[in-house]
Amino acid sequence: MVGDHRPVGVTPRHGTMVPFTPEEVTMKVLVAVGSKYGATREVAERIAEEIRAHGFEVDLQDACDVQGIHYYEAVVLGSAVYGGLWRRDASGLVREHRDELRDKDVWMFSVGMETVVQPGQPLDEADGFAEEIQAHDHARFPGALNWDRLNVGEKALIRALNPPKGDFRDFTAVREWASGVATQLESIAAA
Ligand SMILES: Cc1cc2nc3c(=O)[nH]c(=O)nc-3n(C[C@H](O)[C@H](O)[C@H](O)COP(=O)(O)O)c2cc1C
Repeated sequence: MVGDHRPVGVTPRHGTMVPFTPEEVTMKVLVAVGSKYGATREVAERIAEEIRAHGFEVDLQDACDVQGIHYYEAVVLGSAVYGGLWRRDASGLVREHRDELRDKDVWMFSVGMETVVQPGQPLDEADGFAEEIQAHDHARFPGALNWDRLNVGEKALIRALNPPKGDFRDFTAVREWASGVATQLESIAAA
């Protein structure tokens, strides 16, 4: 058909063969993450893997290592939550690149444990970020609490709450969310 260059190839998605265009496979996605003890970084790894499996070029970086975001068409930005705040490297990335982020397709995720939220603690600052940069979505995932690795100050802060310790991450939910992000990216790439 004249003027219709699809399909130029096929790529497996969701177990089926689906046509793709060159634009789809070259769209560059940054997954940037703020994590102190590694639980959130592993969540980010699963997100990056899932989006990559949909044919996108994905870079995964700690937020503190991100030099710039101009190279990327889309950004997935996440952080562990401590005292209602994102890790400083992740929130710093938002503050430093606020205007640029607003012009890109952005998804956000927070990893935390409701059981360690202090009574009366203000709402997560990341909700404000999501609004400011007009993120498509801000997902929340349960994290992990490895008591032995916490420092004295952290233990003192949350000891009275007597939170359940352990790994509460739901990687199935994480992958489902990331797959949804990838599906939206496919629509954007095809538009
Ligand atoms: C001192 C301390 C404060 C925390 N504050 C919050 C909080 O305000 N909200 C929340 O949802 N989770 C909170 N958490 C839970 C962490 O976000 C959770 O353990 C997360 O998985 C840590 O991720 P990381 O291993 O990537 O650093 C807190 C944990 C600690 C140790």
